[in-house]
Amino acid sequence: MVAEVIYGDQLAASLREEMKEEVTKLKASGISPKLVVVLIGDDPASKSYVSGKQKAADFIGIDSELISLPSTTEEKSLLELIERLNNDQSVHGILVQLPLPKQINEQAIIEAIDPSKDVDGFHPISIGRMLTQQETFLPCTPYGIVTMLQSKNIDIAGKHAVIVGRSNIVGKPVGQLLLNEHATVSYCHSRTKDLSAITKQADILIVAVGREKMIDASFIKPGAVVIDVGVNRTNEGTLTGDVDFESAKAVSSYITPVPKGVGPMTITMLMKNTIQAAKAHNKKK
Ligand SMILES: NC(=O)C1=CN([C@@H]2O[C@H](COP(=O)(O)OP(=O)(O)OC[C@H]3O[C@@H](n4cnc5c(N)ncnc54)[C@H](OP(=O)(O)O)[C@@H]3O)[C@@H](O)[C@H]2O)C=CC1
Ligand SMILES: Nc1nc(=O)c2c([nH]1)NC[C@@H]1CN(c3ccc(C(=O)N[C@@H](CCC(=O)O)C(=O)O)cc3)C=[N+]21
Repeated sequence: MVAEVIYGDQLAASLREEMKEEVTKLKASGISPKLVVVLIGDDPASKSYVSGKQKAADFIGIDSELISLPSTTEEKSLLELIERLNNDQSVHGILVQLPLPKQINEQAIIEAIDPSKDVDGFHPISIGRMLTQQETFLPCTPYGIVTMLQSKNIDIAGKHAVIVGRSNIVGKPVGQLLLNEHATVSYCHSRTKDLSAITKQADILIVAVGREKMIDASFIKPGAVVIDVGVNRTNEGTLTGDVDFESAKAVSSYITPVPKGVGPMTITMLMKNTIQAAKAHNKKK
């Protein structure tokens, strides 16, 4: 079997067209969605994602403001900034780019963001609401992955989804979203014994580790759907996933590439959440 490639960039482009129309209408009715991105330090990878977010926002017509602060920023001044943004009625979404420098407690920052502006879906309230299937902001990468599966009419209910990686921003929440869609879910991580024995049981295999080409065909059940979340910069300066694409493509039924796979969908779902935040803000008034 040779897999069909799920191009996240193409799906992202069509969703962004729809959002552009929606934002045009919202603006005509007096609602102007606005996202503020806070970037601390000058990590090149973070800068590149942030510029991807700005580009998407510009295309859709979402106002986006980038606040860049030095890597020496203290936790207290970041908390003060968040407080100001929480109180600013013109701001609908707040995103603080992770990871943060060592002197700043990441969890304290995430919890300081008003849950009604938490377009990343990282606040414990957002996570709890997702777990209990209440309306909330879904974390962008998991939301993008489920949207990609649905775009190909891939059945999730009753399927065995195996997640490799258990981070708070990708692994854990993607498993919960798939559980909400009635998958049977297994999590693997660095302490998992005999990883390939478990990944070979997957109907849907999600890989979010951050290790170049760690998953090849020998980890994959023939016909499985393979979603590669990893973004690794090679020595040659190119991007590559956690999955050995050519090897995996030969045995799977669907596969996502890197680049042009999950990454563009993450950014797109961030835009969707920002529009949702702007609409909810206006209902409250
Ligand atoms: N495309 C996109 O939109 C996004 C891409 N990413 C990319 O996804 C990747 C993962 O990111 P993130 O979740 O933040 O990463 P983290 O580093 O936070 O988590 C990595 C996870 O992989 C597990 N792990 C590490 N080594 C192994 C191993 N040998 N076998 C099995 N599991 C292992 C870790 O286990 P343990 O918990 O035991 O330490 C951990 O749970 C990165 O490449 C990142 O750049 C991230 C966010 C969005
Ligand atoms: N608060 C916060 N929210 C995040 O959503 C968040 C974060 N912090 N920290 C880092 C991770 C990583 N992440 C990516 C987003 C887009 C691409 C993406 O668009 N990648 C392109 C390539 C981009 C390039 O060329 O550099 C692609 O895969 O095709 C990748 C990774 C969001 N993250």
